[in-house]
Amino acid sequence: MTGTAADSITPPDAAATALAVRDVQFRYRANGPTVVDNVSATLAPGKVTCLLGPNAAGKSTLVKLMLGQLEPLAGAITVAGEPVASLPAARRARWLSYVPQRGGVQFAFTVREVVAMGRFAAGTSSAGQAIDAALIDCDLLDVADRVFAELSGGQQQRVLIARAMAQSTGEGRAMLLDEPGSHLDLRHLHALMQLMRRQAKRGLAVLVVLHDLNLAARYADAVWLMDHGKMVAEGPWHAVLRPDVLTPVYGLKLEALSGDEDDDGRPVFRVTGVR
Ligand SMILES: Nc1ncnc2c1ncn2[C@@H]1O[C@H](COP(=O)(O)OP(=O)(O)OP(=O)(O)O)[C@@H](O)[C@H]1O
Repeated sequence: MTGTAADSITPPDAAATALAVRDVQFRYRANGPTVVDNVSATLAPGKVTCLLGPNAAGKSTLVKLMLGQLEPLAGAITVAGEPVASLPAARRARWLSYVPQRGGVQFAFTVREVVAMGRFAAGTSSAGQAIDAALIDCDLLDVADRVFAELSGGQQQRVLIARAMAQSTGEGRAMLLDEPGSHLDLRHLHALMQLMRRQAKRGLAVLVVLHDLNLAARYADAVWLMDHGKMVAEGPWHAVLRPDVLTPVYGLKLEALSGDEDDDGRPVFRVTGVR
């Protein structure tokens, strides 16, 4: 993730690209627990939104609902005003790109071939450019011809990010990343968040599921906070990333150390106790 690739993304019309979740409910089984409980939230174009919450809060499930991979029991999800469920598959793939929490490629594809899969729905002549740009952005040029399955966990994660980058080139509306940093070293983790900020500047709505409060505090424009299937808080980072909002959700005593003025005064959280 070097940030040197040419900017090949056409900014979509910001006003038309928000992804909206309205009163969504979901259970995996008819008599099972409600995993997403009456959630409403809006994903703004041009912004990096971080989705936070404890384990089993429902974050990955909400992301899969937003992608149309799961069907809500009630409520609606729209992308650019259109219900995600009724989008033709190819358009859905051009509009929404996804980095899964887990999930590799089982076959002996090279890195370049895996990234090229992101262009399948676009099928344009600019495919090569988008693939090269994604490989450069994700610092993968030196392993582009290696077999995906033989890479380290962090390298594989960067390949999946590059595939989503290639996929979002052109008509991309939103990128949804589910814990994309779990295998990344510190430099690549920060490079990824900076890359997502650039994606947002190009007009995409970016949603990143994270566990690291300090990473969210540094890079988020907006934050969604989930707990037990509910959206506990949603808003600009400074309205959500506060000890009084976070402590009841995480059961942690937190102190917000004031950050640098150069960095917008963004806080750094210190854990002072476990409740
Ligand atoms: N395929 C499934 N079938 C049944 N229950 C599931 C399935 N996937 C997730 N769940 C349940 O749904 C709840 C929410 O899971 P989800 O993966 O959405 O949480 P999460 O907030 O992403 O958690 P984590 O931070 O641990 O990744 C959990 O109780 C989980 O056990």
